[in-house]
Amino acid sequence: MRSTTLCLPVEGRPAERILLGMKKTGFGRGKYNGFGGKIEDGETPVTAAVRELKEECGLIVREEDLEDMGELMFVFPENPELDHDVHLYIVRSWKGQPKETPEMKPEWFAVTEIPYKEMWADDSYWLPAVLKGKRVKGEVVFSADNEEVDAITIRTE
Ligand SMILES: Nc1nc2c([nH]c(=O)n2[C@H]2C[C@H](O)[C@@H](COP(=O)(O)OP(=O)(O)OP(=O)(O)O)O2)c(=O)[nH]1
Repeated sequence: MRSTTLCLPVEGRPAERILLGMKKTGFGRGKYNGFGGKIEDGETPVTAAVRELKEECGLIVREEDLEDMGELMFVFPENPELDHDVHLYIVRSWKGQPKETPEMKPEWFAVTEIPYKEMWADDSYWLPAVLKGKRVKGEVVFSADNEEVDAITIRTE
């Protein structure tokens, strides 16, 4: 099973604005999301998160600036080869300006105006808690279309 990262740049504590990217290619194309991807051989979740954030939107962060917000497991019963987990991070400090890359077009949103309808269906269950500073652990089971959520269990810490 593969492991991935997802990094959410935010401004403010509590969070006031979040940087999301419109994914232009690959898994999740056409959805707004945070920035991340597969953890490569030899990487830790943190080193992968730093690399993916830079690759996908140009922001440069130090490992110590990543706030560990927990872990989610995504299960696709109809396509088990898609099963994966994601390590979630918030980052509030970085160098550089967000820029469009071949993978993502970044855009700032007020936390009151997050475009959940254009995001993965599970995000509205856990992202509000993460933005309030809670760590989450859980599992999301997708239905046969690999889009809708069939079952979801989220624990907050
Ligand atoms: N917000 C949110 N993000 C998700 C969900 N499912 C899911 O894979 N992601 C994130 C985790 C990863 O950051 C990304 C998928 O990673 P990936 O490695 O398959 O994507 P990729 O095509 O960009 O591949 P890569 O070359 O960058 O590694 O999408 C979800 O349900 N909600």
